[in-house]
Amino acid sequence: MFWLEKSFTFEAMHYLTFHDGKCRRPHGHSYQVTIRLSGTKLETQGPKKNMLTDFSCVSRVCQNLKEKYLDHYCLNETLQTDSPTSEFIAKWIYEQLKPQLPLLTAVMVSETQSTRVWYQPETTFNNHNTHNSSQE
Ligand SMILES: Nc1nc2c(c(=O)[nH]1)N=C([C@H](O)[C@H](O)COP(=O)(O)OP(=O)(O)OP(=O)(O)O)CN2
Ligand SMILES: [Zn+2]
Repeated sequence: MFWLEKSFTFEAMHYLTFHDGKCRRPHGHSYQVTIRLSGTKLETQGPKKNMLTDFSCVSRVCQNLKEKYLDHYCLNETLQTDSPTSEFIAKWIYEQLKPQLPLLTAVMVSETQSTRVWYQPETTFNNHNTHNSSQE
């Protein structure tokens, strides 16, 4: 099994409307995101030979999402929720990226140096890519 991970960062503001502490006030984070693709089969020929997926393709897809909804936005507005927690953001990113990255299995979101949330849907627990040709 191969796990391919790609990370990116973005700056954004948010507020947790119903939080019982300071997080209900508008504030910002330098978010760190890591996405994970999983599979057993590598490409056997062409420009992606011996790759699960080209990092450049993953990067392009993440960059589009970042520019359109995440970087320097108010996440309550762009993600259309009153509580954009790390959990919510991780699941949202997963659902946005999955159609373009079929091997995507998990997304991690970190708001601060000491906090991280991973989202992985149960449906991917036994995910094995079968579309690439041979080589495990
Ligand atoms: N399960 C979650 N809990 C909290 C989330 C979240 O997304 N998921 N988010 C927040 C706030 O957004 C807050 O900005 C981050 O909280 P916290 O770690 O408490 O921030 P601090 O850097 O101030 O950490 P301290 O350890 O208190 O210094 C809250 N909870
Ligand atoms: Zn916060």
